[in-house]
Parts: sequence; C-alpha cells; structure tokens
Amino acid sequence: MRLDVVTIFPEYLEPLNVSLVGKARARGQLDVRIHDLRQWTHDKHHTVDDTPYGGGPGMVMKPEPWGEALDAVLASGEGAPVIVVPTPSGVPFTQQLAVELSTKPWLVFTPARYEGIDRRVIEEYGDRVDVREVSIGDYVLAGGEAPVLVMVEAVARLLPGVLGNAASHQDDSFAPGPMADLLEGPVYTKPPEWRDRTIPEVLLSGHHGKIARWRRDQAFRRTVRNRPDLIERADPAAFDKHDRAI
Ligand SMILES: COc1ccc(Cn2ccc3ccc(-c4cc(N)[nH]n4)cc32)cc1
Repeated sequence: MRLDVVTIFPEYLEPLNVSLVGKARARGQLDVRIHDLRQWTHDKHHTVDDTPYGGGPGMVMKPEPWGEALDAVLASGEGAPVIVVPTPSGVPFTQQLAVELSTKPWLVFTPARYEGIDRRVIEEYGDRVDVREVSIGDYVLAGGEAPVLVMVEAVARLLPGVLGNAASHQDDSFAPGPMADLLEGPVYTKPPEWRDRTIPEVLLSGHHGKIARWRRDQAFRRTVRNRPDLIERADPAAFDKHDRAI
C-alpha cells in the first residue's frame, strides 16, 4: 500500500516513522510519502490561507496550493487513489471503514488546518477519484494531522503481515465474529500476584472453553456498562440466554 500525506506540518507525521507503521515501512509493506503543502506556493510568505468569502471567523485554506499538490501527487502514481479528507463534518471513521480502506492500493490524506479547505478542492477531485470526508469522533480538533495518525494506524495494522500475531486483529472489538460489536475485556499477565491482587482463577485453569466463555462474559459486561448503544444495535441472535441474564 502507498500512503501520501499533504500537510503544512510534515513534522506532525514523524510518528509514522516509529513502531508498527515505521516497521512496516522499513519492511517495504508500506510506502509512506509526506509532502509539505507549502512547496506548491509561489509567494515569498508561502501563503496557504485567506479570509472566508461571506465573512466569519478564522481563515480558509486556498484552493491553488492544494490543486497543484494533488495534481502532482496523483500524477506521480499509478491508478486512482482514495483521497481521505479528515474533517469534523465527515462520515464516522469506524473499524468497518478501516477494513475497507485497508483493501485499497493507494490512499492520499489531506489534513487541513484553519477552518478547512476551499470546498472547490473537494469538488474538483471528487469528480476524478473516490474522495471520503471522514471524522474520527464528535470532538473538534485544530487540524487533520492527528486524525491521519489515527486512521493510518488503524488501517496499517490490518495489512497482511504487519501485525506480528495474525490473530491479533481477528478478535478486535468491532471486527466480525463472536466478539463482534463488543468491547475488549480485561487482560492480565505475570506476575500471578501484584500488590495483593491475583488473577481470575478461570484464566489459570487451562480450560479453553471456560476461558472463552469468561472473556466473552467480561466483554459483554463492559459493553453493557460503557457502550450500551453497541448492545442495542447488535443482532439479538448474537446474544444467548446467558448474556441476556447479565
Ligand atoms: C466547526 O468547524 C470546524 C472546522 C475545522 C476545524 C479545525 N480543523 C481544520 C482542519 C481539520 C480537520 C479535521 C478536524 C477534526 C476532525 C475531527 N473528528 N475533529 N476535528 C478539524 C479540523 C474546527 C472546526
């Protein structure tokens, strides 16, 4: 997979050089290219913003630099990428969307700042390629770079061979399967006792059936407590009489 990011803060994307994504890049599983939007400005101040038509607070990112940048990026690769535009007003970024994006050969992220990008840029490229406006949550950030870090990590970990243990994402919360739409339950490791706190006996029993049932029970309880909305939207058939008794 190729990932391009166009930003006025290239240094914000440094975390893509470390850990899971950094290792995937080093192994050649990910081709990540970070571009400074200002290289496509032509004035001495490298201007990327201007006042909004119609008035209002803040500034809007000018279309010309983005147009030159995206033309250059799209011309530098084969085929058509999916352009992902982080925005508070986008569709929710979900595990399902992460899975879909992980199947694409090329993603181009356009994290903006100020009050966002001139709408005509979205329209221009929406006429040419698949453009997705995506929100990572119902809270307001100052720009799109943090959402890019979140989305890249969520997508990269789904790529074959990127996660060390292939099973690691198969049991994910929100992934299809018996734990679908349930939150993660509690996890434990050595030592067996820490500050007078011990491990639930069932986890030491070696009885895989009981352990699986206990883990699902814990996940169900945590979901009921922290995300009852996930229970309500789930298929009732997904829960047996034991769950319903909780
Ligand atoms: C209310 O309208 C606003 C418009 C823009 C902004 C600042 N800003 C500029 C670019 C940009 C990209 C993404 C996000 C963002 C995404 C999520 N989930 N929260 N915030 C915020 C962004 C604040 C508010």
